[in-house]
Amino acid sequence: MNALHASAKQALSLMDLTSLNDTDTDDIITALCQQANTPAGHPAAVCVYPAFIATARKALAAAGLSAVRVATVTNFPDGSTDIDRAVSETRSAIAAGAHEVDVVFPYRALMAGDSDTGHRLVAESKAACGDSVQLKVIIESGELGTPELIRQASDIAIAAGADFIKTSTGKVPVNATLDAAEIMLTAIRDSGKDVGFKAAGGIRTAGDAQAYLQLAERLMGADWITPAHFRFGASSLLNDLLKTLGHASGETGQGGY
Ligand SMILES: O=C[C@H](O)COP(=O)(O)O
Repeated sequence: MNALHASAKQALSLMDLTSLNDTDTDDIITALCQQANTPAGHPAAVCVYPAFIATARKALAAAGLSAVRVATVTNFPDGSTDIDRAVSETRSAIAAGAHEVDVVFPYRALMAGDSDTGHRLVAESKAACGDSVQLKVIIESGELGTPELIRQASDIAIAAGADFIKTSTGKVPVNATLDAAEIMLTAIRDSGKDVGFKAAGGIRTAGDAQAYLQLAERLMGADWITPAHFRFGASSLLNDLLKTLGHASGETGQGGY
């Protein structure tokens, strides 16, 4: 197995197979869940809008993929400062059956000098999740822009109880970058806490994924890189991974969303 092949296989197992489009329908999400059943194994999770949590749970069960977790998004994609909204969306998502909640950090407030709202929003969202639901905090690194703000948002999210910190919504001009990933992974390492990292937005090829895996291995060690600690959020990575692994491109029918 060459190195790219090994990375592709690993990346598939670490992927949150994502569809977060305004045009999503039950049929589209059912098809997404069917695509999770690949000849090279299955992703860690699917990530869908709250309206499709029940659809995803049902479609995954029907495909024999109950091990694939269902993630959703809250306070998305704007990262408002409305803590009650973030908490109530999180509670509703859990009631609908989400295993994981990706909440957008109020990054604009942090950029304006308000670090307290972000801390409270994460802490209260995590309290709503309890121990059984994982909270991933999207810091929107491409909008934060500077290394200092990316580090500060990471530190706040970790201190407030995030289970993962995640780069991006995928809805802004700059999404995951290796530079942001390095800052965020370093914040996790420095915290000494059991917190994971999710690179999301714009990751489309096995080569892209490999670069993040190499970075994580250098900073955290190879053993750290499991679905409990590392995810790729991606809507159009699966085909290239399967192609790299020797399965015909388009076999999943994925693409176009
Ligand atoms: O959380 C995942 C992102 O929304 C996916 O972004 P992408 O469509 O660029 O892969």
